[in-house]
Amino acid sequence: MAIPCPHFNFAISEKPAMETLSQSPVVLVQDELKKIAAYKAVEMVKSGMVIGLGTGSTAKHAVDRIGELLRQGKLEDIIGIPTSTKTHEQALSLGIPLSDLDSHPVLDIAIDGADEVDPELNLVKGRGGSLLREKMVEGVCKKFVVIVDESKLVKYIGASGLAMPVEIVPFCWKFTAQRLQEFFEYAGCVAKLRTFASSNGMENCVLPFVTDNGNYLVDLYFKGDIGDLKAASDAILRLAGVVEHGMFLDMATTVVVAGELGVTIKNKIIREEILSRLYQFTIYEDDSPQILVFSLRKILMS
Ligand SMILES: O=C(CO)[C@H](O)[C@H](O)COP(=O)(O)O
Repeated sequence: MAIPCPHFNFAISEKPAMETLSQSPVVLVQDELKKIAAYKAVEMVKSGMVIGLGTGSTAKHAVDRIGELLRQGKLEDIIGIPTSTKTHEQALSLGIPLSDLDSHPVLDIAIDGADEVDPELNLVKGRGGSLLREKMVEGVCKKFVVIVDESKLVKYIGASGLAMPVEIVPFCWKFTAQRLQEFFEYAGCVAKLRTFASSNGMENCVLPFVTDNGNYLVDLYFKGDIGDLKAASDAILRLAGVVEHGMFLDMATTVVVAGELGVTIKNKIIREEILSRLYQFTIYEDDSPQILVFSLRKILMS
């Protein structure tokens, strides 16, 4: 009798892509790795697709590449949904036809960078300031491809010690920032309003960073592990004054990682997909563990 799969919620299949970069003694700088990851991801874009266009220095390479392929006639009939005003301007300048979620509520694919990627492909995003639109767009795509250089891989969310951004309304921002910091006290959290230095020629001042949506960002810095991510996410979103946070949990379907040793593609296979693939194999109740492991491996590598 064929039996269903054990209780997997997801699995990560990892395969090195064809290219191996390590043969050459040349040390690739971070931006070159970002470009390699971006170009690899754009290979997954096909004519006729509606594409979420990410924001940031890595996503910029992907948008440039899509524009280039469009110009060369290698891609046709695509529609881009930008995740920020900056990407909107870039895509317009490249002649990429654009639309929005009102007209295209479901996307075929989205390609975007990330600030952190954990082993389960959860992400921190938003150090570039566009997390809300990114989450709206990337939450409705059939395939969400994340492109990073290997420096973005972390053991757990927050482990880089760098910012985990939360978009908040400007009204009483100190109050909201304080509540966020208190909530994560157990992880040694420090909450800081994101600011930038401005000068009008006469004097220099420090102003709050304002998102495309007219909101502020509070960056959370953790000293330790915040633990249950889903619980943390729910708690943040329950605070009145919070608009959205930069943890993208269970959203990435593929992560393309470019490193000194080559490109690795990590795929998140959801439970239903594993089950449907398992049914392609006939597994018997008295199969040995070795046979089960062998079958599972084949599924995850396929
Ligand atoms: O989330 C983002 C912007 O809101 C970016 O994707 C993220 O900050 C990564 O940026 P970069 O590719 O420049 O390293």
